[in-house]
Amino acid sequence: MAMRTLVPFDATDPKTRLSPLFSPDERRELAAVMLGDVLDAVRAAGGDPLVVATDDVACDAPVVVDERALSDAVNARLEPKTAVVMADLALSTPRVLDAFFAASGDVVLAPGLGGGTNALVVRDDGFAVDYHGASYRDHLRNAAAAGCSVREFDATRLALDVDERTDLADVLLRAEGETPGWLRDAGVGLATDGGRTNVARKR
Ligand SMILES: Nc1nc2c(ncn2[C@@H]2O[C@H](COP(=O)(O)OP(=O)(O)OP(=O)(O)O)[C@@H](O)[C@H]2O)c(=O)[nH]1
Ligand SMILES: C[C@H](OP(=O)(O)O)C(=O)O
Repeated sequence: MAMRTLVPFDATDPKTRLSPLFSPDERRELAAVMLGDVLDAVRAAGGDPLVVATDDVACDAPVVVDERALSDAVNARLEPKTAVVMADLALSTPRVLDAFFAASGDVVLAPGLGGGTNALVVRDDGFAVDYHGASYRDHLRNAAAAGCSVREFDATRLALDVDERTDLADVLLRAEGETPGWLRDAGVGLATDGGRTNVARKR
């Protein structure tokens, strides 16, 4: 049985935290390339993706445009059993998503490194999402309040979402030596600034 999977996508002005590195058009292109990779991984893991986007986007999956805020757009479609996988999980693989979809629990939560909720599975109609801020903590609270059993699914390959410049360094460091094409083409490479591994862009 395929796992119905919502993939929220900001097609309008995505990845604003990467503005120091990329122009608005480049951020849209970067977001779209990562979306494509996530959709491939979701399908290979047995997911049936539906992109829930702020505006039309060309991608290899059905798209529904919903201009509401993220949480409202997701809650409007969260009937059990449904997964939600964010479009910027650049390290996600079919293997980790297969294990994630198979994890049991009324609510399965994959934490993001910065306190967000990078992916979830809902099997109980009493649960609602509440994204942004420290949403992972909010989702644990929402699940408890709804009397849902919770499985915390902590996996590096789901915990990294590309928000900040340093997240790109983590992608490069874990890309098994092969720089992802979208980063190579943009001239982005590893750099060290004061001991913290970061990225720089060869203009
Ligand atoms: N449908 C929809 N998706 C959204 C919205 N805001 C963010 N997303 C998506 O939800 C996921 C996580 O959001 P963020 O990490 O905040 O992504 P972002 O908005 O592109 O990044 P920033 O502009 O840096 O906050 C990403 O895949 C976004 O594309 C929204 O308002 N509506
Ligand atoms: C959508 C949001 O993503 P973040 O802004 O934390 O990357 C969240 O996970 O609650």
